Amino acid sequence: MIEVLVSEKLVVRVPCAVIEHNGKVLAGQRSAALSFPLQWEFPGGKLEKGETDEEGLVREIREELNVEIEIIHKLPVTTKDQGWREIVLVPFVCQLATLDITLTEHEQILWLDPEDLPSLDWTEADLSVIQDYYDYLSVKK
Ligand SMILES: Nc1nc2c([nH]c(=O)n2[C@@H]2O[C@H](COP(=O)(O)OP(=O)(O)OP(=O)(O)O)[C@@H](O)[C@H]2O)c(=O)[nH]1
Repeated sequence: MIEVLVSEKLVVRVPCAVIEHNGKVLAGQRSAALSFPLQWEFPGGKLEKGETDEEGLVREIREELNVEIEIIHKLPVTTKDQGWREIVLVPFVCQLATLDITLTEHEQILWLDPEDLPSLDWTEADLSVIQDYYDYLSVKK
């Protein structure tokens, strides 16, 4: 008899922030020492036990950028199969509630006009996030 082992894939929920300020959007470059080195992402990270998406995002942004954010709008969830696990990216449009950013993890950040976002080398899942952000902006107008 042939046995088929169906393994369950690890599903990792990652809230991330599309941070707007003065008409620009913040892009973060991943550290050279992390997975997907030097690619661009929206800051955020994996949830800790018992956290909601919003709580985890506020904590991650505090840890990574040392600022407080106000969450404005939830964008559609995007999934990314990384082989051994599935990333469930949960993006939120946010604004800064405090201004002085100090980087603790990212190589650098850039503030870009929304239309210039695609010029960077984003992690794959973020291309859908950018499209969903454009859809959000077009409805808002
Ligand atoms: N924060 C963030 N993570 C993203 C984005 N897009 C995307 O695929 N990811 C993936 O989601 C995971 C988030 O992990 P993390 O930020 O908590 O920490 P990490 O890079 O050390 O994680 P890892 O080493 O497990 O990959 C990473 O694998 C990252 O590549 C994004 O826009 N923002």
